[in-house]
Amino acid sequence: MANRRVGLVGWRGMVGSVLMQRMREEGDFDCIDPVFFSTSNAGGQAPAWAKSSNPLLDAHDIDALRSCDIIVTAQGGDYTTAVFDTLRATGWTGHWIDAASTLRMRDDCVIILDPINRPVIDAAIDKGGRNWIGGNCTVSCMLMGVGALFKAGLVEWMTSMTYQAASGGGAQHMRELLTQFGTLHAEVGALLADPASAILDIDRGVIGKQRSLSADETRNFEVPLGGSLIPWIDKDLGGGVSREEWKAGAETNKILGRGGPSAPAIPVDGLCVRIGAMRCHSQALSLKLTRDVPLAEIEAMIAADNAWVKVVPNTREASIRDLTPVAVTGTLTIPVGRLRKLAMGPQYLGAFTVGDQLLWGAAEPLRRMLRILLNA
Ligand SMILES: NC(=O)C1=CN([C@@H]2O[C@H](COP(=O)(O)OP(=O)(O)OC[C@H]3O[C@@H](n4cnc5c(N)ncnc54)[C@H](OP(=O)(O)O)[C@@H]3O)[C@@H](O)[C@H]2O)C=CC1
Ligand SMILES: N[C@@H](CC(=O)OP(=O)(O)O)C(=O)O
Repeated sequence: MANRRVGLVGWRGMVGSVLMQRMREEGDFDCIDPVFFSTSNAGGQAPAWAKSSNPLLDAHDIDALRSCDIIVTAQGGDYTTAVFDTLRATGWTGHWIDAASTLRMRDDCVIILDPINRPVIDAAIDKGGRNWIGGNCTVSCMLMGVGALFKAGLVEWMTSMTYQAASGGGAQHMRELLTQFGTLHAEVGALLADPASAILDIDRGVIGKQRSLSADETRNFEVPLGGSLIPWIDKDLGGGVSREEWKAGAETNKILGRGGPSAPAIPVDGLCVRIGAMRCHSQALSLKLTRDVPLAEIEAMIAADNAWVKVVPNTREASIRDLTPVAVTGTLTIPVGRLRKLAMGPQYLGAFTVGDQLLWGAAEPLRRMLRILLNA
């Protein structure tokens, strides 16, 4: 059978670049006829590494999009909003694979995370499903870590307190964070270099600078993040809930195929916080289990769930070495550690997990879905 024509939109963005890198590593381009699109440079050159010598096509050209069997987009929600319904309205029946949140909760869309919800995906394929949307990064990374407990029906409810990296906001946010760190260091560099200087003088210098950062230096995050944190991510949904927090419950249950009468939704909620990490989201989880299960059994279940999760022994040494953004960045490993029963009782479990939000949090579920469709 001839390779399928796969349109790639958003391939040069941050998520798209990680996606291209993973597709190249896994030989995905050997199985497709790639067609590269652009929203800004139609007629330009496809990436140098691509076997395609065709010029970039206009990502808003509906006829050009219609010529694809499958479209994979990491271009963002505005692009999806601008194009998706129009494209479908023309009768296009190809597969749409998308990193943006825009379509996630629509009934005709599946949130894809195949190591966790392959049965949901397969059932949708059997029913003629065509819309495959990557989940929110914290939700996907969390489920890759503790999905086993949900699958086993062991979760009565869960709280997720997040420590989310700058990359969640985009490339400019990562730059801004680093620029702020540099500015703060420069402010007190001379004092730092002098071992005899007083730490409270350094502290005073830092807070003074943080509070007087220019609008330019806080353009993306709006407030200082370097040396601080921001306890709100995404829009205000009212009632004191951020959209990022709402996604935790809504998307987790949709991924698991729950929320209907036969499988009621499991309450999942918590507070989402931006911290000064680069591209790994971390989460402190508290779970109420449906029954008391020995810790060793819990650890074994988590470890056996998928090829990427790794249980980190709940020791100081292992935790500070293996359970951090620095340890995880650029890898597909999802460490889960700090596993212990909480003081509230034997049904209460604490855990901490970290995931690269550009890999399992964004790009990897998309390329795996593409492979599933190519093999179907
Ligand atoms: N950032 C994240 O953590 C996550 C993002 N997502 C989704 O993915 C979408 C894309 O996010 P992200 O990759 O961060 O967005 P980027 O801003 O990095 O890229 C989006 C698009 O911007 C255009 N662009 C303009 N200038 C540049 C430049 N200098 N370098 C590269 N691209 C440029 C490109 O389009 P063109 O080539 O057409 O000009 C590119 O495809 C998000 O909107 C979101 O919906 C999902 C999960 C996590
Ligand atoms: N909102 C996430 C990143 C993201 O793009 O999420 P979503 O795909 O759900 O919009 C963050 O800021 O960390």
